[in-house]
Order: sequence, then C-alpha cells, then structure tokens
Amino acid sequence: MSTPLEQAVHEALATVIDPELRRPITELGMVESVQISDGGRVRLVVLLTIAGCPLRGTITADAQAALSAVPGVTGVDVDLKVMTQAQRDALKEQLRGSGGQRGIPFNAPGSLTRVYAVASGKGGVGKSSVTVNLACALAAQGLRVGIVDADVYGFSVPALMGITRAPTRVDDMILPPVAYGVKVISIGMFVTGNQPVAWRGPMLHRALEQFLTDVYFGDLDALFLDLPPGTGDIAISVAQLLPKAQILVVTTPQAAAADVAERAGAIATQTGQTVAGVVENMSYLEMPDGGRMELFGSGGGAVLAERLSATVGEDVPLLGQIPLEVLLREGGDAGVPLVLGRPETPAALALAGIAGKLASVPRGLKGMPLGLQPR
Ligand SMILES: Nc1ncnc2c1ncn2[C@@H]1O[C@H](COP(=O)(O)OP(=O)(O)OP(=O)(O)O)[C@@H](O)[C@H]1O
Repeated sequence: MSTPLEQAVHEALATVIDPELRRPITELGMVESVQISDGGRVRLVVLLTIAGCPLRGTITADAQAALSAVPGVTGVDVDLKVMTQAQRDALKEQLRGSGGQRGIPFNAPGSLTRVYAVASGKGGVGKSSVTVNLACALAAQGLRVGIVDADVYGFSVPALMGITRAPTRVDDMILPPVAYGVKVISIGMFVTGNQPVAWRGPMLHRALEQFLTDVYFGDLDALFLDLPPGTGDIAISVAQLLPKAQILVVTTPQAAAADVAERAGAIATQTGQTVAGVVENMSYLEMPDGGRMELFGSGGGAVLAERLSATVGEDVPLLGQIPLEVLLREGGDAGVPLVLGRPETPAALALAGIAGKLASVPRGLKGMPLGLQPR
C-alpha cells in the first residue's frame, strides 16, 4: 500500500513528458527509482535513452518542477543514469510495436494518419512557409503533427521552425526534434554547415525511405511532406513509399505558375494518389487604404483547382488564398511561424482557415483496406 504522498509523487511524475517521445517518462521505463525520505525529500533516478541526451536538462527541470509542486515534498534530487542495451531494446519494441517488423508506419493497415505531400510547380511560391504554418496551426489545435522536409536541395523547414538541434539517435531509431509541438525531420539535419546536397534519384529515395522508417514519429494525426518544387524524383518516391499521401498544391495567382503547378498536381493521376486541394499564396497585398494590390495577377488558384478537378476526375477544392505579408517572411526568418507569432494578421487567419478545413476531414480511412473477408 502506498502512502498518499507516494501516490501524489507518482501522479506528479506521470505528468513529466519526454520532450522527444512526447509520452510520460513513467510509461517509457525512464523512472528507475523514487525514494521519499521521512522528511519529504524525494530522490528520483531517471534513465536516459542515451548518454549525453541533449534534453537531459529539460527532463531534470521538468521533473524537479513537477515534484516540487507536490504538497509535502520538501526537496527534490534528480539523478540521471543511462539505459542498458536491454532497456533500450525494450523501449524501442514498446514504441515500434512487437514483432520487430520494420516498415513505414503510415502504411500500416490501421494507420489513421493523414499524409499531405505539399507540392508546387515552381520554387519560391511559399510551399515551405505554408507547410510549417499549417502544421503549427494544427498542432496548436491539439493535433499530433509531424513534418518531413523532403526538399533535399532547398531544405528550409528547420530554420522556419527555429530548430538548430540535431535529432537524437537511439541505436537505429531517430528521434526528431520538436518545435511548437511539431516533430520535424529534415535532410538539413544530416548535413554539416550549409553544404549543398547533390544526390541522385536512388539516394534520394533511400534517404526518404530511411526518414519514414527509422524516424520515430509515434501516432500522428497529420504528417506533412515538404517536397522539392516540380515533379521530380522525390514526388515519384513519395507516391511509391506513401501511396496514401494526398497532394496539396501551392501556387501563386499567376497564370504561368498555375500551369506549372498543374503538372505537380496531375502526377496524382499517374500515381493513384488524391489531391487534397489547392492553396493560393501571395494572392494580394493589402494597401494602407484597405485596397488590394494584385501583384501576381489573380485567379490562378481557382483556375488550377478547376483544371485539376477535371484532370483527376474528383472535386479539388481551392482551400484558401493567403495574402502577401511582410510579417510572414519576418516570422520565417526568426523561426516563429506567423500563425503562432502574429495570429491576428489576415495571412495567419487565411492559413488557420486552411488548417481548419484540413482538420475537419475525419482521420483518413481513405485507401485503407476494409478488412473484409470473402465468405
Ligand atoms: N504570403 C507571403 N507573404 C510574404 N512573403 C512570403 C509569403 N509566402 C512566402 N513568402 C516568402 O517567400 C520566400 C519563399 O518562400 P518559401 O521558402 O516558403 O517558398 P518555397 O516554395 O518553399 O521555396 P522552395 O521550394 O524554392 O524552397 C520566403 O522568403 C518567404 O518568407
């Protein structure tokens, strides 16, 4: 029988969340022991997944704070140790599921994660900015969200999310850094400095496959893949590796941009994927007098949605139009996405509206086997 104090201490510990795995440390086998002295001093031994875990300071501080708040606790000592190989193996099995079978979890028959491959025809239309803002808007609503920055030649997601930390490796399992509640993995985290990546098709395919297999995302509601512009190797790889991924096409209102973007969306007809919708970015600039200056013309998003609907034979909606906004660019430079930093701006409201439309679709059963057996 545990005393009320012991019970309160255990309840407090269950609120300490591992920053990378996003689960209580008590569920992850990370609490080796808890001792409470007669005077109410708590001695906690935490097992880290790896030596030199970059988040040991956060875990220690969070445990200190949670335990210190328990009435009757007079002091807290946190000791850190490292898991043995057997403990690590048990943790990996717990996270990945038993059976040791490795694969892309988002393709598992029971996976309800909605996967969005964010594509554009041309570069620089705001695909990465849209990706991070949509992901953060959904995470702010309480959804579990991940981003794979698959834009191998122009990876920019870590900077847009203010992430400078490398992922943690637990043997062959990669734990993605988390920013604003979003788990992020990028090719940019595996190259040193600002070196250009000059990989060819098969290597890109392998890198993406490894991201999707080895990175532990846990159960996500939504996964965004920020694709390189165009209809290149990665788009084909995504279709092969994640056949359930829906394509989200970002374009500007310019007719020429919409033409190129149509090719990025129309790839769905060859790969059997669906197109979730079109996002028009840089739609207009709001002038001080309240007027709108259409810097890049108008109507490109609507035309593209219409044409894609005809091409893929399914209704492809125009999900929203995002105005030009200096603060969006500044937020990107500062690593604070606009929807979080300046949610009241028209561009942030447009992005939040698009996220709301994505969130309102029930967790995807589309493409899932129904599990029907012939009688
Ligand atoms: N609505 C907007 N208002 C103002 N600036 C924007 C807007 N959308 C994007 N930008 C800016 O435009 C530039 C390009 O955006 P971003 O990097 O998101 O595009 P991209 O399509 O992902 O580019 P690429 O795929 O070529 O890397 C960035 O400097 C970004 O801050």
